[in-house]
Amino acid sequence: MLYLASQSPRRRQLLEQIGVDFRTVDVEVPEQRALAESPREYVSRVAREKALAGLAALSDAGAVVLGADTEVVLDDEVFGKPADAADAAAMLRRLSGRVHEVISTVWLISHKGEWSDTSVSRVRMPELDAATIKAYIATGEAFGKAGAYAIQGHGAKLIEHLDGSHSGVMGLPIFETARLLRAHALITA
Ligand SMILES: Cc1cn([C@H]2C[C@H](O)[C@@H](COP(=O)(O)OP(=O)(O)OP(=O)(O)O)O2)c(=O)[nH]c1=O
Repeated sequence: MLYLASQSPRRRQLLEQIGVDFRTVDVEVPEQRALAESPREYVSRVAREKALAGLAALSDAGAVVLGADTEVVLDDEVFGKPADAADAAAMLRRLSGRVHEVISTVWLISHKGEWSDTSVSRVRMPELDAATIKAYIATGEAFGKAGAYAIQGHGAKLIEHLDGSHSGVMGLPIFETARLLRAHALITA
């Protein structure tokens, strides 16, 4: 049985989108980048820890657990979920007029082995003035999202160009996830 180790409604929705049969398992993993860790190493470690925590929480010997993590990266700095409105505004001011990366890593872990894949997208935002940032934060959707925006919502208005994976930015890169699931016979096509 496939389990998604996530509380994120987006990840559930993206996995449902490709018709995969799965259950969810709740995990709580601290998200704190270590000093020596590159952004990619950090995202991968957190995604792997989520999958491992999911596997440890299950008593199903045949469980295969999918864990994912998504972070926004600008100038080697990782932007996670904003703590409050001031933090969200500060993130959007930094992202304004710049190109940033969105890194999404997925791990598939069972008692037989572990496999992963990563999607890196480049996202360009136009110059955002204070009124635009204020209005966006008032939509409420900045909270709980890495980098304080949601490509799947009003945040799409803030994206001038995307070079990469829309589903990856949303939290679960469908192409890479499907390829992993297929390689391990969890889906057939
Ligand atoms: C950039 C961006 C991020 N996000 C979301 C995806 C992730 O849910 C979230 C980043 O936080 P994550 O720590 O990757 O995930 P999560 O805490 O929401 O869920 P869980 O750990 O239980 O799996 O930001 C969007 O929904 N849209 C976007 O455009």
